[in-house]
Amino acid sequence: MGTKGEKAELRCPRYAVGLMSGTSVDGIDAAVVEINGNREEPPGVRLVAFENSPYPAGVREDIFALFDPCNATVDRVGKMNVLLGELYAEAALSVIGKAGLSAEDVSVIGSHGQTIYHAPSMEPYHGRNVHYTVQIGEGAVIAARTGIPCVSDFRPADMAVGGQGAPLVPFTEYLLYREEHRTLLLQNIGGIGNMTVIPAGCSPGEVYAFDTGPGNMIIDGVVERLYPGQLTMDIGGAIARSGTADPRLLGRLQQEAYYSQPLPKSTGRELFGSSYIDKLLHDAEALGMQAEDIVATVTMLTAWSIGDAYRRYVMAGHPADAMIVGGGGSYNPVLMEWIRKEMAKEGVQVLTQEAIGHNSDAKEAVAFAVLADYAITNRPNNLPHVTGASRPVVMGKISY
Ligand SMILES: Nc1ncnc2c1ncn2[C@@H]1O[C@H](COP(=O)(O)OP(=O)(O)OP(=O)(O)O)[C@@H](O)[C@H]1O
Ligand SMILES: CC(=O)N[C@H]1[C@@H]2OC[C@@H](O2)[C@@H](O)[C@@H]1O[C@H](C)C(=O)O
Repeated sequence: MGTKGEKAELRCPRYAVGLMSGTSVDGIDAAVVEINGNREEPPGVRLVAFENSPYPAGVREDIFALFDPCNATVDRVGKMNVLLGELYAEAALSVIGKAGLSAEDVSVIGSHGQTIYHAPSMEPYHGRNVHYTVQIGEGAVIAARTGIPCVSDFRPADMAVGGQGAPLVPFTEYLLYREEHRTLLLQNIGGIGNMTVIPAGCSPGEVYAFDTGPGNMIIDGVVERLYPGQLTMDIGGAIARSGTADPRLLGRLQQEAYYSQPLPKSTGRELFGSSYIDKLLHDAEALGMQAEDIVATVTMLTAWSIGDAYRRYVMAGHPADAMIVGGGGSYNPVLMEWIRKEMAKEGVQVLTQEAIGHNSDAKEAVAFAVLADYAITNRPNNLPHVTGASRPVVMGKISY
């Protein structure tokens, strides 16, 4: 291990593990990547193994309970922090086995953790301005159980220098997707939707990215309420397909101020979580809407928000050649069809990650493996232009 500022050569190839548990809380994504490349050059990154482990029964519900600050008492957060550390360590060891490697072969684990609160806008507090974000999943536990150094809690370092602490994945998207002659939009549709713009032939400082708004969060939220105990998502978009979007409700939902908020911006469950769903269902009931029409309307809203974001923030400066969609939303064919219609209006072709040979589920886990590879070697890994940070910083806290 080099000391601060030392420009030691990096071992090639080296292996890193990335762990991600996203805002949908649908389990732990774990990836092993092989990394080639030294300090001075963009690394070559190859996915060696990927695994998704669903949370044990009851854990997902207990995580959801922590999204409500009134329920997130210090003891509950503290316990879940350690439990998730244990589960993440198990997921890491399992994917390392799947890759045919042992822990000694792996130089670092990068663990995003579980976001339970994200408050990127500055607020006055005791005479200071503060903004904050909370990801749990104890890195010290992951390091202790696996014997591998673990980098966790990435976002606070970016926020400490004025950034939004999100989105972070564009850093690796730039490294892995940039093309000389095509401007690409990478649209992730997880719980939240986020778009990365990679202009043709760009340098890192020209990449920008932001959260477009809800990804599957509203769709999942209304489906769970309308079909309690039966469904947690609109599998294959079957419900939306059987309904019709209602222009009255759609028009109201499009008024949400987040859509026109200037960049940089990021959002989360604090805005589009359970109180938002309460209000939406109340309005839908007042309009006498059927369940399938509500699901169709929020699916349409999600597709619209992506097209609207492109028109509002991107199209004039960087007309895109293609949009590549990843994340769980790419498995909803109705959502995909409506996004294709939105983007066709602007002449942008829509593809999936799979269509261009990538693994859509693994993308964020791969990103945290690469971000950890930078952190453990003391190299800056944020994109200030994306997050709004005042300067490059090394994000992530290291547990040896
Ligand atoms: N077959 C399917 N049909 C419809 N929707 C699906 C399907 N598979 C996954 N999804 C949607 O994708 C969601 C999970 O997406 P993903 O795993 O990308 O989210 P995440 O990584 O937790 O979120 P984020 O990127 O915001 O942190 C599910 O909650 C569901 O809404
Ligand atoms: C605070 C937080 O967890 N934000 C997530 C969330 O999920 C998608 C979108 O909102 C993105 O901003 C971010 O995650 C990805 C991994 C990112 O930072 O790029």
